[in-house]
Amino acid sequence: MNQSKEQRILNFVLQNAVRGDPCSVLDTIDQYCSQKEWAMNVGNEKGLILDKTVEEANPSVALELGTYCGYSAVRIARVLKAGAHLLTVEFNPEFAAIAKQMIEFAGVQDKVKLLEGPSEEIIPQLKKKYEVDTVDFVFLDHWKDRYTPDTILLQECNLLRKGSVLLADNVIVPGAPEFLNYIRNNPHFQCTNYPSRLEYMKVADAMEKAVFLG
Ligand SMILES: CCNc1ncnc2c1ncn2[C@@H]1O[C@H](/C=C/CNC(=O)c2cc(-c3ccc(F)cc3)cc(O)c2O)[C@@H](O)[C@H]1O
Ligand SMILES: [Mg+2]
Repeated sequence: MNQSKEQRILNFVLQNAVRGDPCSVLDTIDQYCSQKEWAMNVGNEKGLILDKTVEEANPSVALELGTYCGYSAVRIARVLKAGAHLLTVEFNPEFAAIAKQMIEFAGVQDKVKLLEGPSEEIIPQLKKKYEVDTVDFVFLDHWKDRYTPDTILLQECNLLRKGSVLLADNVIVPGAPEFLNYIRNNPHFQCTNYPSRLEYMKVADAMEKAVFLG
C-alpha cells in the first residue's frame, strides 16, 4: 500500500532533521513542503506571527485544534515557558500517529499532550478529564467551518478567562468568513488581523487574533 503524503513528510524529517532540535524539524518540514509536496502546515511566514503571538500571551496552558502533522504543535511547544504545556486535538488517527512521532522526534513531548478525537467532544472534557481550569492561548487551524462553533463551545465550557488569546489561521484562504463575522461583531472579543501569505505560496492569507475580554 503506497505511503500517504503525511507519512512521506514524517520520513523526510526522520531522515534529514536533527533529533531533539525543534527548529531543525520545522526547517526540514518547510524545505520538503516548499520543494517537494505542498502541505497545510502553518509554515514559516505565518509561523513567525504564531511565535510572536504565543510569546506575547506567554501561556501556561495552550490549546491547538487540528494537529495535522504536528508542525504547529512543535512550533508552539518550542517557545513555551518552563512548566507550560500544549494540548493539541486531532481526530484523524493516521495524522495523530504521525504528529505523535513528529513531536517526539523534535523532543518536545514533555510539553505536548496530543488528544485524539473530535474537538467538539474533547473541549467539554478539558476541565474534568484533563484537569484544565482555563486556557490562556488557543490556535484554531482545523476545519474552517468549525472555528465559530468551537469558539462558542469554549465559552460555554468556561474555558476562557479575561485575556485569553485566540489565533485563527487561514481567515483569507481557504477563508473563515462566518468566523470573522462572528468574532469581529462580538463585544467580548478584541480582534486584530495579521496579513501574511499562504504557506509555501505567493498567495495572500491572514491570521486573526481575538483577545477575550471576559
Ligand atoms: C470536526 C471538527 N473537529 C475536529 N477535531 C479534531 N481534529 C480536526 C477537526 N476538524 C479537522 N481536524 C483535523 O485538523 C486538520 C484539518 C485542517 C483543515 N485545514 C485546512 O483545510 C487548510 C487548508 C489550506 C489550503 C489552502 C489553499 C488551498 F488551495 C488548499 C488548502 C491551508 C491551511 O493552512 C489549512 O489549515 C486535519 O488534521 C483534520 O484531521
Ligand atoms: Mg492552516
